[in-house]
Amino acid sequence: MTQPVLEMQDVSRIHGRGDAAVHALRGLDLTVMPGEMVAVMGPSGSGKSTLLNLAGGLDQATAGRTRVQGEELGSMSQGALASLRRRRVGYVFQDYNLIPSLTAQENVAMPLELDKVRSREALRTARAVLDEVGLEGLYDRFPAHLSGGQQQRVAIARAVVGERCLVLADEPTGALDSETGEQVLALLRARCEAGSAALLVTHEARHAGWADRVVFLRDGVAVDETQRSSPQSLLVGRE
Ligand SMILES: Nc1ncnc2c1ncn2[C@@H]1O[C@H](COP(=O)(O)OP(=O)(O)OP(=O)(O)O)[C@@H](O)[C@H]1O
Repeated sequence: MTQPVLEMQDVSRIHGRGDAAVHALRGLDLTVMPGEMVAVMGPSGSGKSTLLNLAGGLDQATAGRTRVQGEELGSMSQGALASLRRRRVGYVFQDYNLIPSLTAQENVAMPLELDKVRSREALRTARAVLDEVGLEGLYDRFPAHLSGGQQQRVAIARAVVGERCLVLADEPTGALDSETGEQVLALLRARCEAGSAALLVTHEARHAGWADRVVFLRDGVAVDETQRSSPQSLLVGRE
């Protein structure tokens, strides 16, 4: 039986205490299989970023279990969690988060080098991934000399380099024009076709149309899931 990439069971996250407590997620269940792309939608403050942070081990749940490739994050040491974030989970953010003083290939090679891969080999691997995302020839450009779409491609290359099984993308197209945004989503989709899984936070139903499923959050609760086979249902009654 194929193992899920991500399994969240009855996961809750409360920020703060007492009167100031905010229930960011309440009893969330979510399973993502290899190859699946799942979109997460919902109003501002509904818990989308909290969900991504918990799935990637950047934040800890107040209750419930989160497993990545069968390993429960709550019982991992800090060192094991850091290793999981370097090797198995990749992040793509709206504002790219590239290091300005590193070239495109150095940015992509960084997670490998942190993981003690030798520099030459890390750079070779980085160039191969940059080729995959259509940036051949731009290896030595600094982020300031790349367009927004190119920077986001570098960020995607960095998020998938190595053996990553799960890509977490928080509004990765937010700063891009619509055509470039679609290209970025096509890249994420291609990574999923190649066997990774992705969780994509988006406000746009059109972008969620790239996903196999859509999870709608409201006040920290998953209120609906829509299959890709009926993309119109995303638009009817939701817009
Ligand atoms: N560190 C924190 N401390 C206190 N409250 C927090 C913290 N992080 C998030 N929250 C609260 O938890 C709730 C969910 O936040 P979250 O950022 O997950 O929502 P979101 O759906 O991603 O919102 P947006 O679309 O605006 O980014 C919100 O009410 C938010 O104010």
